[in-house]
Amino acid sequence: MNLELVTNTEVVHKQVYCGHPSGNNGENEPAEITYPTTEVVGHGSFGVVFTTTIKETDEDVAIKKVLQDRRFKNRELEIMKLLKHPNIIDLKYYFYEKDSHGEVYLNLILDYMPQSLYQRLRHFVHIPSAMPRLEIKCYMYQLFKSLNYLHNFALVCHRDIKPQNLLVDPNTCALKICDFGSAKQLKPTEPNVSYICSRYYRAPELIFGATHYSNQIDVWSSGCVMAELLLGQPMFPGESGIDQLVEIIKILGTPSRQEICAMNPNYMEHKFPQIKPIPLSRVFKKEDEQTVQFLADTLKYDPMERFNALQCLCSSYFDELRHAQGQLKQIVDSLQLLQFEYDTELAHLTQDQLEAVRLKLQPTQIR
Ligand SMILES: Nc1ncnc2c1ncn2[C@@H]1O[C@H](COP(=O)(O)OP(=O)(O)OP(=O)(O)O)[C@@H](O)[C@H]1O
Repeated sequence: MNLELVTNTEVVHKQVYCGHPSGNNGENEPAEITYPTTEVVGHGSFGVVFTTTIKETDEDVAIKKVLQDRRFKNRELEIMKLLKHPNIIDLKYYFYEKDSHGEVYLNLILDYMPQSLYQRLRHFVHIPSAMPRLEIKCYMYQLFKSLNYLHNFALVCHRDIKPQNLLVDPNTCALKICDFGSAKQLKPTEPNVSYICSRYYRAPELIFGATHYSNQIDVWSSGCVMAELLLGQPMFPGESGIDQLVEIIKILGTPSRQEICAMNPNYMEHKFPQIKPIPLSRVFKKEDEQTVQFLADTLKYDPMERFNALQCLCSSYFDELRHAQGQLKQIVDSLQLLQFEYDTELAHLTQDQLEAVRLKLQPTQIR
């Protein structure tokens, strides 16, 4: 994404729809808003994003404008209408507009966040210094909180988790996932494309060509993001689709026959040079045992062995947040990290699981 400054300060009035249906009829109510067409714009592969302030509410927003194919519903819009979580960019409004050639554009009006995690990491690499370990922990916790909601309540797989799609506010340590342009509700019986997700973050089952993969691909990508924040550079910087697998094998070793089968039971070619794994404690020499163990739990070949989002939240890697004191406690409280909404975050658990999870996730709130 290239950033450039727009100098035009015209004010526009728009008839829009609210981002979420109100009432029982499932309809998105119309509304009227006014905003100046100013500020910074960015170019993504699917359209442009610019930021402005809605006059009526004084809210800072980002407007993502994408070309709308009239033949199809826009999946990003349909998914964003469903999502409401503190760690997911909220769809406030949307509207359509036509250009002079008759092309239709969809505009998504979203919560504004000051920067991406990619930009935040570049800031530290440039200084040069390491990103503070507690800041990384706060971001990773919020990432897994949003994935737990996405995977277990909305039943949506993001399919493009990467630092560019994680927006942060370094002043508060808040993180929100954005860009649902690749997201999909995966159905166990239906195949999905395996050429999805940005290369460095692509789960090995996708590289093995699986079409019946699960939400666990987002956990792999998240493990890669965390590794990158710790290392200051991508952990598996593959130069091509197949080289991506080579980069993974160089560290995790050659997957066993059983692991290949768990990634893609239809994969026929089982001849790989036998490479021994490098212990992650050697790759992450300066990190403590809990951090290294957490990375090992998220970067597993077998998607079923890999921790799911809720198991990640329960990891002892995050205990420091649960037992925080002083300034860290203020951050934990203001971001409401230990608050879980039963209906949208825990309702998929059995009673026994719920008790165990609550004991782990909310140790200070249960007497
Ligand atoms: N809500 C937001 N607040 C601030 N910046 C945003 C917001 N949404 C998007 N951006 C910026 O615009 C960039 C592109 O947004 P997004 O990823 O949704 O578009 P895209 O066209 O799918 O881009 P890409 O080709 O990079 O995938 C983000 O990486 C971020 O820098």
